[in-house]
Amino acid sequence: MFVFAQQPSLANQFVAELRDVSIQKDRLRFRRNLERIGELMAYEISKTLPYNNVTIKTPLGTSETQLLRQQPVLATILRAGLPFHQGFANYFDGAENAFAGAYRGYNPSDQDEFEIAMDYIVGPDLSGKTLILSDPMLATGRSLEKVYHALLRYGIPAQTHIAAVIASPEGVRYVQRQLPQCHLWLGAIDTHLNEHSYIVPGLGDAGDLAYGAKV
Ligand SMILES: O=P(O)(O)OC[C@H]1O[C@H](OP(=O)(O)OP(=O)(O)O)[C@H](O)[C@@H]1O
Ligand SMILES: O=c1cc[nH]c(=O)[nH]1
Ligand SMILES: [Mg+2]
Repeated sequence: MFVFAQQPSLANQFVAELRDVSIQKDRLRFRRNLERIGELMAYEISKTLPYNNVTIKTPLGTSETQLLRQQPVLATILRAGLPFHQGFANYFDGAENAFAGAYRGYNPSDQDEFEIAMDYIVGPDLSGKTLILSDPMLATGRSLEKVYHALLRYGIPAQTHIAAVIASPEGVRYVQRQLPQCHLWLGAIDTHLNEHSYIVPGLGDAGDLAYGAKV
């Protein structure tokens, strides 16, 4: 498991701005910070992927280097996943992409009870590929688990990386138990979930902060 908060990194500045009540209301900056963390995480993950030795022809000669053997498939969960996903797409610029629409469907008689509703999913063939599934918030872990299993209809990836900006300890344990084959990449692990299954201290509602409150 990789966690930005456990080492000195510029990423921690961007996570701090996402959390800060005096900064996070600037939607453009909130989305851009998610994107910037996605870019830095893409770079960290890129160090673990397979590469080929190649020769590049320059105007003055040749240069030996290593290039990524195969672009990953980038998957994310609407809404809050979109700006974070864009950061990955900026760096893995030839990647194929998958999207799922998932959200908490609350029980009308108990606003703390919810099921993860998923009414949209689309993706390319995943067989034998590297899958990077991103969502900024890993709270209970149920959204990521549901979407990961739904994505398997497109084939079994060779390896899967799950990327989140802020996680709860409960969510990390849940994902490690339910999806032990997946590698976890996190910005920070916070202290706990509250009674509404929100991460504390967290940042609030990532989807609303990025795109506005929904009715
Ligand atoms: O780990 P979990 O308990 O499943 O919670 C995390 C989910 O909650 C948020 O989405 P939300 O349902 O708020 O939808 P939104 O992005 O449309 O706001 C977040 O982006 C995750 O998808
Ligand atoms: O803390 C949380 C939990 C779920 N979704 C969010 O946006 N924030
Ligand atoms: Mg939300």
